Amino acid sequence: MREFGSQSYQTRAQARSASLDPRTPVLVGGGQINDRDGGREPVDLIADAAHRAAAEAGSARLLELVDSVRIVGLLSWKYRDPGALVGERIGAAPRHTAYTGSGGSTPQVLVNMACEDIAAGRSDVVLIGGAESWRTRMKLRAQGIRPDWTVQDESVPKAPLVVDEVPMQSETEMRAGLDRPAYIYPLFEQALRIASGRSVAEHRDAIGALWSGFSKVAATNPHAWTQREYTADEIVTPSADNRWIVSPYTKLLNSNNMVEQGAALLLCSVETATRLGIPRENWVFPQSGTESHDTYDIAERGALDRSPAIRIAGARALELAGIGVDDLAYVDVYSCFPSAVQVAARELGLPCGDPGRPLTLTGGLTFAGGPWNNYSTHAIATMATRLRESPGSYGLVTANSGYLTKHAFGVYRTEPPTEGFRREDVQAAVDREPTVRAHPAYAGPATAESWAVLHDRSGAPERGFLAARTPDGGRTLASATDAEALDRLLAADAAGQSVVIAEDGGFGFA
Ligand SMILES: CC(=O)SCCNC(=O)CCNC(=O)[C@H](O)C(C)(C)COP(=O)(O)OP(=O)(O)OC[C@H]1O[C@@H](n2cnc3c(N)ncnc32)[C@H](O)[C@@H]1OP(=O)(O)O
Repeated sequence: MREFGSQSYQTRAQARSASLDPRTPVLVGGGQINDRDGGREPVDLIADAAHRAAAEAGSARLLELVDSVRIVGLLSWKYRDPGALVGERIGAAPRHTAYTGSGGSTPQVLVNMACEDIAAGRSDVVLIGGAESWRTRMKLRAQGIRPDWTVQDESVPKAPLVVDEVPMQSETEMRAGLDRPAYIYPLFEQALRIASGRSVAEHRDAIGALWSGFSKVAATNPHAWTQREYTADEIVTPSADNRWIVSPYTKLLNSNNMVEQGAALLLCSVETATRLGIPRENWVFPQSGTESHDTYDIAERGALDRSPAIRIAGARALELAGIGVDDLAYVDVYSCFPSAVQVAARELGLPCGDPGRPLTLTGGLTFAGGPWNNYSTHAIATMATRLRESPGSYGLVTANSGYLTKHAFGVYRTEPPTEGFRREDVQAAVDREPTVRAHPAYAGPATAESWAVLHDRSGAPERGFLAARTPDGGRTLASATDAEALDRLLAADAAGQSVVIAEDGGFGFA
């Protein structure tokens, strides 16, 4: 029986921290902002979140000592060096600033990098932050107004990009018009349904229940954009407020990017945390971090409902932390769409629907909010707060970029890792996993594998997307707008049916 939180546990923990390597990285504070009034630019939201992170750490001086500011790729506004602007706003003089390309896994990658840099003495106090003011930006854009936000002129050098942009436009995907997550994750969902053997109705009920559980968590998360519990029926039933986007997904099964949110994390060395008098109970130690990616072109994936990268990198993160999946008290699985959660949960060996261990700590990107690349900064901040309340427990954060493409994992705990923070890129192992041949220009007979239907704003079906297997065992992607193809995709279970793919990427049923 573990003694998490008990007196003897605390005493032993204190004794152990006396012999800690002073360069051990520790996450001392996280801060989150919901800017419901809107109108504020991203760097201001990040600076506010940084102040909250310092308050959570219990040290006002920490911000002055930030020597590296690393910003998650922003979509609402382009800055040349947002880290420099945040540095000014928090009264720091960072020696180093950095920026990332687009991708939802970047916050966890930035934590992994920061831990290595702190351990090696390259940095001492690192601020990681991100924010989106998307709602304001879109409202103003609709009125033809450009916001009066900070513009750094060309005399400001661009911050170095420390995490590359995830590729999201393969030739195969582009021919079918599959150019965004809202079009592609529904294809993964259909593949999950087919693999599970469920009927359309049974599967709809299952994803409704999963997402209703997420909304229940958001209802109690003070940082969630939508703090309301929805029933499974409300989520899966199309209505005026919950229109079809790409079936099988309604709006409430999509990530919600119409938010104004910022989040920041403060990491430093144990030496600095001790010198600043940051209370020991506020220290959360990243234990391990791993990264890897599945094929960039979804047409090359071995199966559309699987992710070898999640399986291998997730297992390795736990192994490096010296634990198994059953040792996790808390998990936050990246949740842009229900298919992302189901695939990751299966690969990690986490049951969906375990009331004792929900797969989200925040409520996920639909309900807590989906500020483009920055969701996981919120998740990590929430994880740290939760672990402080439950000393000794282990937590896992999973983060995802693109179309279940790039993945990053982090294990956290209030106790220091016995062998120090450990990071690993497991790409070589993932690259040995089976893939299939993508056919970007295939024309001829094929077999329907998975499909999804884009609806227009009135609720009418507009375009059907199809993943199809070619006779050589490869895969191609296609789309069609004619009524016959749309009716077939909506009315019947098209799995395994014969189709004919046209050179221009159209298709029809044979
Ligand atoms: C690795 C990854 O992270 S991949 C995920 C990346 N993120 C995405 O792809 C975002 C996907 N989501 C979207 O693009 C959008 O949410 C859409 C297209 C599904 C819907 O957006 P819109 O067309 O603007 O929605 P619509 O016009 O029907 O409704 C607008 C209202 O719904 C709200 N809303 C928009 N999207 C959502 C959503 N997904 N969930 C809940 N509410 C939403 C808006 O705030 C707005 O509310 P208001 O009237 O109170 O201001």
